[in-house]
Amino acid sequence: MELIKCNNLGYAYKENKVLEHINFSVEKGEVLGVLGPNGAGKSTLMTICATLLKPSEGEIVYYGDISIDYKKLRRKIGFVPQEIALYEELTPAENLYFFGKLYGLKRDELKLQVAHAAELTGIAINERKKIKELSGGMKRRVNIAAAIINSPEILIMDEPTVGIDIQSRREILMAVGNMMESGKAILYSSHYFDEIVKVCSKILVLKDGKVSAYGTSNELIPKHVQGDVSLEENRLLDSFFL
Ligand SMILES: Nc1ncnc2c1ncn2[C@@H]1O[C@H](COP(=O)(O)OP(=O)(O)OP(=O)(O)O)[C@@H](O)[C@H]1O
Repeated sequence: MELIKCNNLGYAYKENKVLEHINFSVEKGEVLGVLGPNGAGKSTLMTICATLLKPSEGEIVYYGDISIDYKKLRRKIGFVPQEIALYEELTPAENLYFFGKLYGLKRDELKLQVAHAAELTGIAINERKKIKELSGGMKRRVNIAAAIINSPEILIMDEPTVGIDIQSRREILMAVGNMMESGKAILYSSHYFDEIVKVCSKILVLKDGKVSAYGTSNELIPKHVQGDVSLEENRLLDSFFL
């Protein structure tokens, strides 16, 4: 089932058109990688998909239902923004409990969900440091854990690995793989080609706000580089796509 279907979507900041004629769909258990250089329109598209901006043209249909109740829909969507959206003075666990409570989780379920989100993202739940004392990579992992605290069916991740250490990057990519297997529909934006190759089942390449390629990973990525993209190949493929 298509959890998100984007039909001929366009967006303009005042007179400045930054997205045009965008079409794609994401089903349960699929990860759509949105690939593009800086300024291509990835964040704008992710924010629209998370229902935080309204398209200027076209539409997004969720769950095949054009008259879906947005209040209910928003509870099914987890959004990982590019900026860290956490309380700096609290520990990771305190942040997760806080966001879980916001979603109305209580007692055993809250405890279970916090433990699950922490495990999936590789966070030590007994970490005593405050968010402001953690590395950039750990902050990003907690940012993701907070977005999945309510077990959303649709997860939208806007460049979740920008500027972080290799270990955190690996943990995040593993978490995305596990969440895909558990049946979530995931939108994952990045400007790293190798990440998209590793975790995405479908790819949408954006260039200057337009789709320059869209298809399954098998269709778009040469067989010999699937699952093993060295830095050199990465550079070559970047130039090929972008
Ligand atoms: N709030 C805003 N107001 C006006 N223009 C904006 C705003 N946000 C983004 N833009 C413009 O929209 C275009 C697309 O930006 P967007 O942030 O969506 O791209 P991106 O692919 O996510 O880039 P990056 O990888 O740098 O985050 C850019 O030209 C940007 O300058």
